[in-house]
Amino acid sequence: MSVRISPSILAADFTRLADEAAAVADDADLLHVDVMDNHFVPNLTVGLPVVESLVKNVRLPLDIHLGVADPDRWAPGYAEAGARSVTIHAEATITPVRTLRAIRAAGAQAGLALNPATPLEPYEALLAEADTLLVMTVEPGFGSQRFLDFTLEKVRRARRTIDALARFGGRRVPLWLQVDGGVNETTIARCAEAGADSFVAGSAVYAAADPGAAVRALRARAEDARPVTVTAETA
Ligand SMILES: O=C(CO)[C@@H](O)[C@H](O)COP(=O)(O)O
Ligand SMILES: [Co+2]
Repeated sequence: MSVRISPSILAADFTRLADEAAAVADDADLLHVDVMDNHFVPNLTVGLPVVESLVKNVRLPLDIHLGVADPDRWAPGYAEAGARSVTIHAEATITPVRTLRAIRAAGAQAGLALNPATPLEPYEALLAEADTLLVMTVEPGFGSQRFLDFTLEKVRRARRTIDALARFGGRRVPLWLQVDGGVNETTIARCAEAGADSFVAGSAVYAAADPGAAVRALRARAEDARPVTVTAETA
């Protein structure tokens, strides 16, 4: 799989979550769930009980984005509930290594998220503990915000760092480079060109008349825009 598309249910109808998930189940790779606690971000969404129900009733693996003030307390529980991936924010965690390891130990992929103004460099050493690096392309908290262009430079740097880890660091498992916020048919191509391979899209999917078709269109745009990787075979 060269790219992953993860529709965000923040833009879905919360009274019909199972149906909204089913609408993208044939086309998406993951279902993105923004857990927000009104402390780390000024918004309040869903918590563990809703995620436990989604795990039981939704075909897609869940991609949990913890926009909470105390991810060290909460993250392992989401992994134990059966989420495929649990992402914590660098700005909120006090014990990132312990929490990323706890997520993995519970059988989920571990993600580390950086807000738009948070630099990558202080967190590079942590990438060995992570399966996903999430570069936020808006300030977290709300859907339908405008994509922040300046975040693309961090995506480019992150791509160089991740490729170097794969080439010289002996890393074997993939490290996804995810973007989240303002991702639509135009901005997804710019993110893919910059090196992202995992894309969260809320309003671009759920405001569309046909959410499944919107996912297919986003995937096609991302795949077309991905840089060609030069391997030993193609060089
Ligand atoms: O984490 C967040 C917002 O904090 C996102 O996952 C949003 O849900 C993305 O929504 P769009 O910008 O794609 O509408
Ligand atoms: Co999110």
